[in-house]
Amino acid sequence: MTTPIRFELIKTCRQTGARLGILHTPHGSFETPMFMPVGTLATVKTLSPEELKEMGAGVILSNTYHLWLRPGHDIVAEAGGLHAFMNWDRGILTDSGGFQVFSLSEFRRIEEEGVYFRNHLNGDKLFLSPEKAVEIQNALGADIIMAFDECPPYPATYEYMKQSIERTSRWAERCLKAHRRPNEQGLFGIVQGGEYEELRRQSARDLVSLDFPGYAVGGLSVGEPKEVMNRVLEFTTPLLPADKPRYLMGVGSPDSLIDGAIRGIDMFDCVLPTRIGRNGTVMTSEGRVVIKNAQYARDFSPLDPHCDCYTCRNYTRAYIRHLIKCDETFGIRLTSYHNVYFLIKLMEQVRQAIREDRLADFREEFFERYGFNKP
Ligand SMILES: Nc1ccc2nc(N)nc(O)c2c1
Repeated sequence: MTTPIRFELIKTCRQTGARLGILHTPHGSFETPMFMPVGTLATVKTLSPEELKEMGAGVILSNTYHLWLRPGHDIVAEAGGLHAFMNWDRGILTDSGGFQVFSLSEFRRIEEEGVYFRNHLNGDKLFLSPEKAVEIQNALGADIIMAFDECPPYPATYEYMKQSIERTSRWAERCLKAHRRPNEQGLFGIVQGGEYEELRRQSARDLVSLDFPGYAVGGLSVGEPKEVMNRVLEFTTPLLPADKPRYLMGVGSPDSLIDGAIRGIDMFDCVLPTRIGRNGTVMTSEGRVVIKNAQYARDFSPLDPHCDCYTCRNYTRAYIRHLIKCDETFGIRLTSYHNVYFLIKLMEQVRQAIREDRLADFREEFFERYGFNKP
């Protein structure tokens, strides 16, 4: 089988062990560590493909559950798949829907065969199984698709977590069997196990034995403290093959991206930049700015004095504050553009620091300036 996804390890940072790599996909090759903007409903909210390209976005996300409901994976397939449908010719990754079922639908029943739940839009009864999740993703046509897993709530008891990861491993095997397009779409396994090292080891052992082309660390960024996430990564990423991509799902904020890269993660995704952008919060090199605050009413400087993005080169805090206060759509386009650009550029700086074997120094500098070290 010619795997459509290949990870090329370029070098490892001598200061931290972080990896500089290239992710080869059927829609291009992209440097890692990388941040992947989230476009749940086949659009990275308010941004055009051209804007995402000019920022340097390589792989973007879409979502099985949401596209299954609207417009329907059959319509996307008829359009020629997600790349044609949304006019994006670089990489696409679809999440499997497992997480959305657990985060969007309070009525759900998990059985061996799959999950019974309700459509979060109209209350209809729905059923999603490993086979169905893979069938939808085969129809959507993303370059990377995800196994159907259970993302247990945080915290969860050891007993609950043990039976959950064992079922997730059985589901992963069913996904491999159901995958109809293994030569065009790389199916990644998702390691679960919460904060329990023993269970993370068992989950990783099960999935690595199934030889996926890539692996995700799931079950994090679900409300646990950052030190718990970092500890789990410390004992989980070394269990994953060094020659395969490692993807930390749902992460995240600037500090978590840097700390995840230091612990061997290659791929990240998070709705944060566009989600907080929509309520007028922006990430800048000096920390977060809530643009609605009155202090910015007469501030004619850019959102971030150290940023060279379209927003920061052309508009002021006073103007953007005005647009956001007046609910002008252009306002959230400008904040979303800047926030996505900020995280993509942050990963460029992380890759450069790895090249120079100084990612720990970069972390220190960035945390100091952003204000993460403030007591
Ligand atoms: N924090 C997250 C975000 C997305 C996820 N998606 C899946 N399929 N599984 C998880 O554990 C996730 C965790």
